[in-house]
Amino acid sequence: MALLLTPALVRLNAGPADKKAAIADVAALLAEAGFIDPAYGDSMLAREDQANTYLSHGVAIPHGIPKDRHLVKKTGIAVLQVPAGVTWLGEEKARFIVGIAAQNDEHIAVLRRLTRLLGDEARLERLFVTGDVNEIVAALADEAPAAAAPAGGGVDFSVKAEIVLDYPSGLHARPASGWVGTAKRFNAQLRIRHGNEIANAKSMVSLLQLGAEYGARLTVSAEGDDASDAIAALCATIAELSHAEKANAPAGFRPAAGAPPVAALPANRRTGPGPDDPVAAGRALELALRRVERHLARDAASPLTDAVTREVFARRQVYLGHLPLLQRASARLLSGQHVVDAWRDAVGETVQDVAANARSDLQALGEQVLLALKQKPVVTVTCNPAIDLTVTLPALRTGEVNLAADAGRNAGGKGINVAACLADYGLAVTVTGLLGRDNAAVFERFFDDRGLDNRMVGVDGETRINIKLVDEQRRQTTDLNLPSFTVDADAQQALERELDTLAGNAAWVVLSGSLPIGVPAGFYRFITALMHAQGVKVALDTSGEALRASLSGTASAALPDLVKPNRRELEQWAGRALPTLADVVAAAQELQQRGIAQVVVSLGEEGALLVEADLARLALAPALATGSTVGAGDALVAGLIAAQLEGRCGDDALRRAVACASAKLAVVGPALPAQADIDAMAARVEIRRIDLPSSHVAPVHATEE
Ligand SMILES: Nc1ncnc2c1ncn2[C@@H]1O[C@H](COP(=O)(O)OP(=O)(O)O)[C@@H](O)[C@H]1O
Ligand SMILES: O=P(O)(O)OC[C@H]1O[C@](O)(COP(=O)(O)O)[C@@H](O)[C@@H]1O
Repeated sequence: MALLLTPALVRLNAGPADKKAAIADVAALLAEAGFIDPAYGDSMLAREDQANTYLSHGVAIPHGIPKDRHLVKKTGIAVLQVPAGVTWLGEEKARFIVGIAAQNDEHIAVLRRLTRLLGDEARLERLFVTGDVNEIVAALADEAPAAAAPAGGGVDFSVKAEIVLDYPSGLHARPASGWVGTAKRFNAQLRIRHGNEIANAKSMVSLLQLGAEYGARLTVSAEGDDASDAIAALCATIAELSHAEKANAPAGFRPAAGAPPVAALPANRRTGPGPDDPVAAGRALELALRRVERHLARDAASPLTDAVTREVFARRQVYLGHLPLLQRASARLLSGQHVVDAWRDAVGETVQDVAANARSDLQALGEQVLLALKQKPVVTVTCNPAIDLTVTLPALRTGEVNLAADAGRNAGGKGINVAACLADYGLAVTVTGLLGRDNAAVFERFFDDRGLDNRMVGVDGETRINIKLVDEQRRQTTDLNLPSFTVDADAQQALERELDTLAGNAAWVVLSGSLPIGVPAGFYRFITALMHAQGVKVALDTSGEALRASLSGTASAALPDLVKPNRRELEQWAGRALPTLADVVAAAQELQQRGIAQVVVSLGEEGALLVEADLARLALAPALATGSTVGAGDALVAGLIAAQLEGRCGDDALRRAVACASAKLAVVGPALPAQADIDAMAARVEIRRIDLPSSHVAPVHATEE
């Protein structure tokens, strides 16, 4: 990468009258050097009005709004050194103002450098007053970027077979549904690759997206315990269906002599990223269908859902596999139509074909999928995922042989649990973070099943296994969390780039869990600043050193908007025991006053505390006898984000979040129960208000606002 900062872009000893003048000065430096159109200066001012760009320790990073990136002519930064400081936010003064003009993701390196400098106060202090421009240039000189690591895994799985498609009409809905039927009988993940395009063999939409015509060369590959059987069965189905396809071929069809023709893409088919990239659009549709399918199935299965509603849900579900509908949607995607329009039009056309009394079901389903397609996703970040191995014991006895009553494993890790709960709640979710390549299949299958958009970055080695020992007698869970994989700088930087891209269209970013070996404790702090630079809100749920490093400083763009420690984590942060509720409130208030809008402390069976600027609220959940509470904290975080996105606030938001966490205890693994169960739990959650700073507790009504 070319050096972003040159001596000409540094102005020493500046004394702007106020923050606006400082931003104008730094924008002028960038404009004079030909990095930006002067209009980008207005964008920088507008950005500052939306959210402050003060990082901490006297450093601010004004930059423009992403939609104005076209006003950036080339990437660069400029520095205004203001030894006396200029008031930036409340009492905070900025002494080192770094204006950023970035066309792509080059600003990440600058931000990384800056967040490191923030940990080196002595050096920063020198930069605030130095008379040597080169000292500043050297301090911000960027590191060489790493080559982009591919997200997810490789292209084909290890067990594979090659086929040439000999269906006269290509891979259309009828045979594709046969392929899906066979593929779904196996646990293994099955991929079909056509050139550079990859389809999930268990998904009809995905298969139709391949646009595989007569003569297409396809690679079928599988991964999992039954991979070889799955490949054999799928190839047999493909061959069997060939007879029927040939028998039904249009009159006059004659396969070309010699090599069969290779499938051609429709002329208007584009393959770059963007909403009308048909492959990405097909994937988005498939994920939306998955989430709606699971949502309807869970709601239909809940004993709390009344019989009439259950019947309605069952009728709607039928249309999720309605071939003409899926075929129409796929054809429209292949012709380059935007996914939302393609789905809406496909539903509109299909409605004409179905019986009059079934139309409202199809339309309602169509609307539900449309809503799922239009949502901005919540992005969850799991740097240290885990396969949770839950072992249930009648009573745990250390130093003795214990016979397990039951055992089960599932894809886990804090952010992944949050993602699964959010998807169950009906929200669009993208999962990112780091995943060991050697045992990624269990996670990839899980993401597919739950309709989660998988943008995990692969790292060498295996994702850890965490053992959860559930003692039935004491109703206690003992966690044995194993060491993580080791992360190198390339993987970390690939994740940073992935997040920077995802931030452009994220509803919230949720940073969850511990950090693996190799990732520095300040990583979340850096990512938070990176997300805030794009105006996205950040929730944080971590522990120990990562929590401490994330919460240092005050009124900073590097502080999260919401933080969710449990009592033990809050004690670690505060450096003291917090035995009483008043102690917990005081520590949470300290955090809130640093500039975190919402501090939520989870208190296990005692419920949860929410501290905001003027008020604290305590939610008391009904005490529930439960074996394992693994994932309850993650369900609480999911509930907090879901409540925000539904526009709930105050008592109502906290009640909803705690209802999600408590209702979660009834289901095993990363999942939420049906809406009806969460609603029923919400009605049982009691909220008490606690005036701040004194601790006056006043009960309020227990129904939803
Ligand atoms: N035994 C329980 N009964 C009812 N609700 C519970 C119980 N345990 C946990 N919860 C709910 O789950 C939330 C998170 O649980 P907690 O154990 O505090 O989080 P973490 O898993 O992060 O340690 C609590 O705030 C509470 O709402
Ligand atoms: O990221 P950490 O702190 O190492 O914890 C990982 C563990 O936390 C869990 O996400 C459960 O978290 P909670 O019980 O706090 O909700 C497990 O799935 C996982 O094994």
